[in-house]
Amino acid sequence: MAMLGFYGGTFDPIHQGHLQSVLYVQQYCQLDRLELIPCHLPPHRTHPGVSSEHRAEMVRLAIAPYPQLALNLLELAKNSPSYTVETMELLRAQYPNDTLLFVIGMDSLTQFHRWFRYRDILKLCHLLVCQRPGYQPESIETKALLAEHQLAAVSDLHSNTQGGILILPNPMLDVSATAIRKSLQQSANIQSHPQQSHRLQIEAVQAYILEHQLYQV
Ligand SMILES: Nc1ncnc2c1ncn2[C@@H]1O[C@H](COP(=O)(O)OP(=O)(O)OP(=O)(O)O)[C@@H](O)[C@H]1O
Ligand SMILES: O=C(O)c1ccc[n+]([C@@H]2O[C@H](COP(=O)([O-])O)[C@@H](O)[C@H]2O)c1
Repeated sequence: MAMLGFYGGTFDPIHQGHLQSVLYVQQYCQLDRLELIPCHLPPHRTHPGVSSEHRAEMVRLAIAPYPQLALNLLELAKNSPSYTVETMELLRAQYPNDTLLFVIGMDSLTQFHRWFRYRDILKLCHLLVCQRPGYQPESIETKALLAEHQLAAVSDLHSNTQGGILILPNPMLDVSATAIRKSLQQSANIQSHPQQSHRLQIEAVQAYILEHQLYQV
């Protein structure tokens, strides 16, 4: 029985917070494979200014050096909102007997009770949660969710193929795509040298952004 991880995101653009999270998760949980799934039409936020194809290509470039990571384009093939429950239903049909894990950051966990059919997601996969500076599982809703589903250790992931929530002791990186977009816009405005943009960008992604003049306005 394989342990298969999936990391969904808008990735507008992908940054070191994402990359270091997936590298950590893959190793810490000994996943057989970890696939990044760029969302096409985010269900919960305004549509990104940069196309899904560009965002997916940046993910491809960021993970190229790491054979343990792969790009999954399944959400790009659908012209409806990228609801995680529908993505996991497709993946569960593809992998009926394996342990499936959906990786999110702590900010996503604090909103999880608002996701479309969130209870069904936990019938399809485990949630792996990476800690993120500034976010704690404090609300009544998140605490209730954890009381029902939280696992104590990685070894608990093996007792069931879905239904658990594991919070990981990952090293935290204080970076967001919002901060990177702002920093790129500022560099463009003052026409400063590209090296001055955010230090937690990924080099190959930074080059792609410059080549295609993304996030300039
Ligand atoms: N620095 C980080 N540490 C841990 N998890 C993160 C970090 N940044 C993003 N994530 C997680 O990665 C997933 C995809 O996030 P997303 O693509 O929205 O990045 P973001 O930096 O939060 O973007 P934005 O600033 O545009 O909202 C989410 O589950 C989010 O919680
Ligand atoms: O299905 C939902 O209702 C839902 C609501 C919010 C976020 N998600 C998913 O969570 C992942 C991270 O989202 P984001 O906005 O932080 O990039 C991404 O795969 C989204 O599709 C899913």
